[in-house]
Amino acid sequence: MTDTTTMQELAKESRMGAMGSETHAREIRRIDLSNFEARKAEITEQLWAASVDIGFFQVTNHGIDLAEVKRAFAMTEAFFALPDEVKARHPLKKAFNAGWESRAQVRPSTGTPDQKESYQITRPHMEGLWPGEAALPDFQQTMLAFEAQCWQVAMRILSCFADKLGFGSEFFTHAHDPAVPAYQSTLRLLHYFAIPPEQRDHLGLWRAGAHTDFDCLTLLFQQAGQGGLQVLPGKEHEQQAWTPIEPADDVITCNIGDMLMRWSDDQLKSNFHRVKNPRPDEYQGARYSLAFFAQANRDVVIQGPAKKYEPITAEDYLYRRVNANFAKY
Ligand SMILES: O=C(O)CCC(=O)C(=O)O
Ligand SMILES: [Fe+2]
Repeated sequence: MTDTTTMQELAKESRMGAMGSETHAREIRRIDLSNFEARKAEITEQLWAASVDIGFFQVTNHGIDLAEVKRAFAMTEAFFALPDEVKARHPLKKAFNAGWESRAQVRPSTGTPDQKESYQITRPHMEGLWPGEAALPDFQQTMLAFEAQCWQVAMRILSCFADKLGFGSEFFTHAHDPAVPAYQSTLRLLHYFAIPPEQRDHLGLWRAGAHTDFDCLTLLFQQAGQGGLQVLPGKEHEQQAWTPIEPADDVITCNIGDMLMRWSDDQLKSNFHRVKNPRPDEYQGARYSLAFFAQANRDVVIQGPAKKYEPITAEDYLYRRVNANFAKY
């Protein structure tokens, strides 16, 4: 990406902070992944159709047991319940997207910090960042096992896109090899703070300001009753009519990120999304979510089949995007 393109993207993002309206007119498709190998051709068409259009879809029968998703959420709540002084011993290493931050992510769209804390797990860079068995038994092992399961699901979905792009089924699996130090896919645990009573009418703050993701593919796990995620397809961004994505415990909400949009010569759409603060009549409690970001290994060169953009390594690509998003660290 040229610097001009980066600046244009950021300028577009900075126009996205307004409240806008809500529309249910767009469909967030549900795609059944059961019997994946036998049904791959059909699943591929469904994934592709949803991704060239809205860039968001939900998958069912994805292969991760609900009990394991619930266990990952329980561990996430336990982690964030640790005192801030303890979490602060494991601060975010920005260059490696690993560790803990609180109210530190300022989106260009809003200029205010997201009302959240997050903890990022990026396998090769976790030294000194685990809370330890004494503080949180089984946390490390549970979250690493969950990360591996997310990786499996993400690679299945990406193999469908690889087929369509003419790259060969295993192309993205090699590009996201978890066994090497260049691996940079991340599992992000998110805790959006409960709204204090005095802030109920405060509409100027966002749990997560409008943004696109930097990665290839994001898998989002959300819990029923903890809504707030909204999407706005780029081609319709002038209207500012956002579509809510309803959480459900047994689906994974997936979205295309900027890296795969570039890799597909803009065929697959990375779209703006955000997490709004609840309205005064909505649930004011805490919201937890889990996001797995499949981002190609640092040394992998990104270029689409039609060579619309010049080649760039995944490392250079992410460096430019991450730096625009954090005020401190
Ligand atoms: O928590 C969510 O539902 C969305 C999180 C998100 O968009 C992100 O972390 O990039
Ligand atoms: Fe996101």
